[in-house]
Amino acid sequence: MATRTSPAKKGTQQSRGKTSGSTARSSSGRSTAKTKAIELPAEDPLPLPLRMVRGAWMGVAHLVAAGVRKLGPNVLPDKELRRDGTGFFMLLLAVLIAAVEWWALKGGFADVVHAVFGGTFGWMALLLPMFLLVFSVRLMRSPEDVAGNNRIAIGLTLMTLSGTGLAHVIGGRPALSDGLDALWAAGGMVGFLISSPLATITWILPVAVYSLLAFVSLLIVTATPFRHIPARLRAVYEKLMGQEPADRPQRGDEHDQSYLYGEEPGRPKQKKQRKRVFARGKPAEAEEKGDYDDGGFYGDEAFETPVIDDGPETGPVPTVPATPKVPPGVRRPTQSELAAEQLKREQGLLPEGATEALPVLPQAAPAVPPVPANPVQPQPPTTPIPQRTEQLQLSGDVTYTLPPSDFLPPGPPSKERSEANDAVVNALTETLDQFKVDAKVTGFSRGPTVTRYEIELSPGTKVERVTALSKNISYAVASSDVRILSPIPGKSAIGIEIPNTDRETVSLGDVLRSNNARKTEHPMVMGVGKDVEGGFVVANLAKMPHMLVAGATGAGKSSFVNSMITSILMRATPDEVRMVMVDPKRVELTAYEGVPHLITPIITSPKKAAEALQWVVREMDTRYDDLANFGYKHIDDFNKAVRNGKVVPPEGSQRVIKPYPYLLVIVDELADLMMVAPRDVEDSIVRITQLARAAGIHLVLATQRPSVDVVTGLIKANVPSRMAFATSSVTDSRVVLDQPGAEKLIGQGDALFLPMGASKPMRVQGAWVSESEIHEVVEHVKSQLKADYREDVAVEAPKKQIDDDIGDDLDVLLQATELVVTTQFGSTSMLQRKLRVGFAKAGRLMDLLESRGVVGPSEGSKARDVLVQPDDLAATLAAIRGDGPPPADPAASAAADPRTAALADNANANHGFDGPRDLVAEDLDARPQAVDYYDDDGESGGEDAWSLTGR
Ligand SMILES: Nc1ncnc2c1ncn2[C@@H]1O[C@H](COP(=O)(O)OP(=O)(O)OP(=O)(O)O)[C@@H](O)[C@H]1O
Repeated sequence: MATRTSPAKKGTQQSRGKTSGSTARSSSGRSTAKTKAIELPAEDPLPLPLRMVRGAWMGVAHLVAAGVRKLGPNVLPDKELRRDGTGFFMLLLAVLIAAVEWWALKGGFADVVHAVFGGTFGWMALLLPMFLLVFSVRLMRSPEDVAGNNRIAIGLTLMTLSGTGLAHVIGGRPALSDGLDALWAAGGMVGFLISSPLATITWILPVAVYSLLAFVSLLIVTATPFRHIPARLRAVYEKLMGQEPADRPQRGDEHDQSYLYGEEPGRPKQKKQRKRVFARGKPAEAEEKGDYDDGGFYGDEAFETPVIDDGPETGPVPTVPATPKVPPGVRRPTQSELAAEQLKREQGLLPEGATEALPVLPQAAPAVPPVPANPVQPQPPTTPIPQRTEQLQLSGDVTYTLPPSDFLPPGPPSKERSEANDAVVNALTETLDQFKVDAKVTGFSRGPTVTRYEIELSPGTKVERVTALSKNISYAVASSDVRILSPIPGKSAIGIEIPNTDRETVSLGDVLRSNNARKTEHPMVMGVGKDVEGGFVVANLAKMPHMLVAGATGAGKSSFVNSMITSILMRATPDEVRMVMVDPKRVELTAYEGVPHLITPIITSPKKAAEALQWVVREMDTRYDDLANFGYKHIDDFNKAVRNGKVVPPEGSQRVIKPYPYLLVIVDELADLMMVAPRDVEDSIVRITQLARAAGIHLVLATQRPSVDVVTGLIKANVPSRMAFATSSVTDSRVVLDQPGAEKLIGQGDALFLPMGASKPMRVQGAWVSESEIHEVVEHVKSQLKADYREDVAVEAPKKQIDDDIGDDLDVLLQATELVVTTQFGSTSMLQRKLRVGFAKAGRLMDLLESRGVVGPSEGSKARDVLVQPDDLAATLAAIRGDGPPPADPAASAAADPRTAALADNANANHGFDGPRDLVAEDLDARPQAVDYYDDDGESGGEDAWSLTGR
């Protein structure tokens, strides 16, 4: 189930000159995705000298601001939103006032400064540098938080005014006749003006009014609503005393948790949202016990999909206001009108779903105002997620708090449009003109990695005229990674996906705080990323139910696996989800060592991993036994019954029945496992994937080598969900997705996501979580609970069994094997010479080698054939030592299982993707090819295709 909160829905269709026109024809829901009209940036009107001064000022400002941003947690606001110039100005002003008022600098200019600020604000001039400093740092570090900055500016201004009012009274209420010096020594001119009218009645009045105002201004600056004052004070007290915030409301206590959210006054929206998260159609009891209501969680559902999408809402979820399509003569509502409308809706003044009538413009006014250049999409909901506290059952009386959501900071706000988009629109329009194709670029929707440009054809123009231009389009936009979508699903338009030259990072925190992630408290929900329309994609791993993650090295698999594990750590307690991590590369998952969700230490040895998979099979069987004995079909039903006390052990049994946690098994490099024990690993995986869903066991298999010897037909058939990052060849893409496309991805988290049941992959930019964020989450989790490893997972290596006929000759036999295999020369006299043994012993060794399939039978005086290749030497030695299954007949086994040899070949040749690919075709299974492939000439293999330009 994946959530797509499409800010896309705020589609903005605009028209301008030749590119005007509307996508009115495209009427389906998805087709209303945001599309922007085209507006070229205006020329800078400033003369050159002024531009140079501005440039120099901004240069220094950026430098200083960059330093300020490095103080504390590193932040990187979007370039286009930065207010470094203003921030720097305020910083300089703060230093100047401080120099004069604090350090009593005297003389010419200093006197002027004192006259201006001391004269205006009196004593308050002493506090001004601090106010200015706070505000300038805020402008440099968080310029995108316009609302927050405005609030702080208002609060500080009010504080300054009330301060001068108070200072005027405390300073003896001087009159104008007392002279300017007397005013300066009190509240300055401002204090005199605002305080003296009240002070003429009684001094108490201004003191009361301005004290109250000062207090209110403090609340405004700190964003504290009145009713949260006690909680805030308590939190401050706890912090000062170094106490744990133990007496905070627990999960399920809905009465007042808003202090956790830094909620702003007059914003009921977030409260509504939280209520919904806590109490969405769910009895409090079920909530306490961890029964997750995600709309039919127990058992299977009709049309079930792992992707949590927008679907019908059952409660008010704060959404980015949708921009309705506007008829001619009616102007588009402004952002402030939309915000006001949203507020009214939240306050119940406007029914849910209704929109206010838009004001009609006088006829002379332009139909549609131009879109400002580079509008910035308001950041999607980033209100923190309520912190959940659990009483753990598996681990005794431990109270466990999930990591607070602010451990994962918000990413930069996403852009709806940038100069890069305008340039591409121009290039596309020119290309269409040059080739005399009667079609128009009507808009685009921008995602974090790629932008999809929409082209509408005039009646009578063939779709092929555009798709045939794929190479020319690539040339015009100077990008080899152009994909043509014809048509855009649900729209009569051709989509051209072109990578953004200014890509955006998708923060995992934003994905997990999106509305759709909040729709469910299911612990197996992970943040996947953002789609091409900028909608968040969230998926439920329990419904996948198993996933294959593949892509070339550096394409973003490990980052995806990190996002997945961090999502689980953020949302699930160790009672809810346990994990087995297999990391043959040894470096990818070490950050998670010791988290209490692990059932066994991170497994790095491929051989142990194969054993752990066998343990998973045993665990699955145990769970199935319980399901069968107690008469349940799914582990969720079983757990629910256990929690409700309906599962009673048979009489005489000492067993304490506890709910089973979900078990997530993550294998970070499947190829390494398949090299060691292809048949065992494949058998275990197939068995787990076929049956484990009902047992709450889910597999995620990642590999950078999606060739058929690793991702075998059997594995593929049983792992229905796929996440393909950039692959190095179309063949690999076919292995992962059963269709081309992944080879055209641009790497670094750009992926095609094909959840179970979907016919077409969804292009997403994977969520990103930094190492420091992971570290913080892991530390929080580990500080509460120690990992409690199960001892039966790491099975002891079976005792070595040295065959009787080898007896004491094991060492010399191993030497003989090595000699024969490395030289590929099966001669008894060579053994005699090299091993310094007699003829009889050399003959015996040769017989032993023959019996173990290392050499062929004797051929008289000729040397024997050597049947084992040097690549297989390690396995053969292990078999002789009794460490593994003996290769009874290597030739036969190689024939039976060509994967071993092919794997070794590939491994030796290259750990990347350039190895032989001829193994692939035969193994492509018969998944329906929903998406066709255009070849370079633009000829379609069928309708409805991604068209791919040559790389
Ligand atoms: N979702 C993402 N957002 C932004 N950058 C990303 C994302 N995913 C990956 N990257 C970038 O790509 C680099 C490589 O990613 P990653 O290590 O996940 O690749 P990989 O496929 O696991 O490679 P390997 O198989 O070699 O381990 C990262 O260091 C990061 O810079």
